[in-house]
Amino acid sequence: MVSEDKDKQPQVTRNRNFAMALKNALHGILVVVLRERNMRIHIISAFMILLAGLYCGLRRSDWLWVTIGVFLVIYSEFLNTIVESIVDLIVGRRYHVLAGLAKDLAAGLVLAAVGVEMIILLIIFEPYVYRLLWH
Ligand SMILES: Nc1ncnc2c1ncn2[C@@H]1O[C@H](COP(=O)(O)OP(=O)(O)OP(=O)(O)O)[C@@H](O)[C@H]1O
Repeated sequence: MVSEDKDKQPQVTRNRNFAMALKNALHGILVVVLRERNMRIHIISAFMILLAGLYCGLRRSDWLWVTIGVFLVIYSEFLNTIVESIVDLIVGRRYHVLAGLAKDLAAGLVLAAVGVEMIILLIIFEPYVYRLLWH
């Protein structure tokens, strides 16, 4: 009985094995997708980019750049969510100018990543779109 109750306690110790680490990592991905509307937008965009790439018949080297661009945005959204969670943990609902700055910086990182992704997509897709329109 005692050990059963102990098992139900929230985990605050290190992962004991790879399966636990994997389960917690997948939980992190699930939470960011469910909690962050922007992450869902990035994932839908990534899916549309995938379809556009298949339609255009991108070369292998093009796919590498597209993958880097898409991942950059998703990576930065993860960082943004991590910063928000830590800031909220520390300050809660209280106002603090540094809490606001940290969140603004994290949001700025996502915006910058989206900008880089747009540049990569323009460079990669431009010749394919040009060919589709004029040939
Ligand atoms: N505790 C706080 N103290 C000061 N300013 C805050 C605080 N919490 C949030 N803010 C300000 O409000 C903005 C929005 O806060 P919120 O927590 O919704 O950020 P957000 O979750 O980054 O938005 P999004 O989910 O769209 O990325 C922040 O960018 C920051 O300027």
